[in-house]
Amino acid sequence: MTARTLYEKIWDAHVVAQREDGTCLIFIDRHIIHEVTSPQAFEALRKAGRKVRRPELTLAVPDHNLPTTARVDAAGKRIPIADPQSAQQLTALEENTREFGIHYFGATSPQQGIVHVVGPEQGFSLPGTTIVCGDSHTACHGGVGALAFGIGTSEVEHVLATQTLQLRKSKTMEVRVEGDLGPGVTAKDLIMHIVGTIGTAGGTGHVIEYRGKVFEQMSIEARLTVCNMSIEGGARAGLIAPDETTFAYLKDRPLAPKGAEWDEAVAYWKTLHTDEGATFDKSVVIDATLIEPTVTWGTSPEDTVGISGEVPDPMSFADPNKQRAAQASLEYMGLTPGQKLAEVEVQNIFIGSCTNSRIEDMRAAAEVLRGRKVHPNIKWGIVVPGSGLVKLQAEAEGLDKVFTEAGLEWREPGCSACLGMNPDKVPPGERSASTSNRNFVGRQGPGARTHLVSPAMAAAAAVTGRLTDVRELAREPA
Ligand SMILES: CC(C)[C@H](C(=O)O)[C@@H](O)C(=O)O
Ligand code: SF4
Repeated sequence: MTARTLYEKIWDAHVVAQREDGTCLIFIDRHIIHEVTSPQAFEALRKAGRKVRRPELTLAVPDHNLPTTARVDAAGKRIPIADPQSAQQLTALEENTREFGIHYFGATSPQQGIVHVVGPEQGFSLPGTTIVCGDSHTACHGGVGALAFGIGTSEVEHVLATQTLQLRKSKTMEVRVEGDLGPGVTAKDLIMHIVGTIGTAGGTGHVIEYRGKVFEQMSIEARLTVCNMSIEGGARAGLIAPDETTFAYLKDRPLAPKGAEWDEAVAYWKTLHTDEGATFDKSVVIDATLIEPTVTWGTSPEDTVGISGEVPDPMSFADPNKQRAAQASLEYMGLTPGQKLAEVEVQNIFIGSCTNSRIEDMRAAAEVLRGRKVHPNIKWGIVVPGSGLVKLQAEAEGLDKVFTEAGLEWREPGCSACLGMNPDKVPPGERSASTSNRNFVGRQGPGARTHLVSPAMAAAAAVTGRLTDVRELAREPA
């Protein structure tokens, strides 16, 4: 049998039908929905008098529009959502899931959280499955070895109605990382560096498989962070082969298989790796030892630089389009070429988003903040756990106290300041150190200036009031 890549194995296992032009019908194992991209899909089903084909394969959870302030009052009553459009979308999700019989974690459920945090956490996202969601960061679930990608609202409707999707096979791309990451350099720094290296179009038309010892040694949460930003590198999806770490992470999760089914699943999952001799359409090699804690300077996730670096001169780029884009970025960001990144002051801190809001992220930020205070430069800083369960775990470890004693706010789970769709916004002209994944113009609010960083780097910026190399704040071992 010919040697196949991990992507090809998962793809082949899901093809229901193939047309002569190469278009395929793919079976979808798991569908996750949130309030923003599902209402029209349900409306269309209702109009056509159709049902959801396999309701048990869809999981619904609100995250984008939900405010992250208290959701119930002292008497335990639900606090209404002020923004009428958000309130309407949230009610629609609640009603649609009830009407169509879909499992729903509501706003006050401890299982509520960001779709991409909830899926793996519940064991809904499994190795070798196809997972879709009307959301571009669905690639995140590739961290457990799932083929996961974002789809549009009309495709959400198609999946609800048929549990299949019409697709063309992607090309394969390998991002091979060699060597080890240095101290203070995290999965977030690595993926930002990768996106900076390949560019936002580097993965276009491809599914990336991340390969190398670095990934084998990574926790699942770190792998989720890496795969999450595959879309910022233009890829359709990102994958890391499942291994013993994956199985240990998933075992006994509420929606993971149990008993004999578990054993059978693991036996299958063990076959899910790229075969010796399989070839990729594209291959990129990254030297991990060269990566510093990384920050962005511009308005594209590819605008990355090590923290010891400087804001680049737009003219230093060979491509005239990139020169113009960099020029516009620097104007928007209020930065000048040659400026040291470590001298850039920030006023806002956001620790959260589907990239960095799991318990290990909370711990990494708390580690830096423990016993320290937020700098007077910081006007607003929030820590937003990715799910109610992350929140409970963090509180059990006393991390919430570390954050609040330092001077940051501790919030309810949701997308929050990752994008300006809810009340959490960075004010115009102000700068944030943010653990999210996009630094687009206006992403965190109109006129907001975003610098993407890791949780430890966001915590370091909170302490010093400027972008800071977290390694300078490293403590002596106790
Ligand atoms: C609102 C939603 C459709 C959007 C996405 O697709 O990614 C959001 O999650 C984002 O991160 O920009
Ligand atoms: S946290 Fe941000 S990136 Fe992730 S799904 Fe929500 S809005 Fe999109």
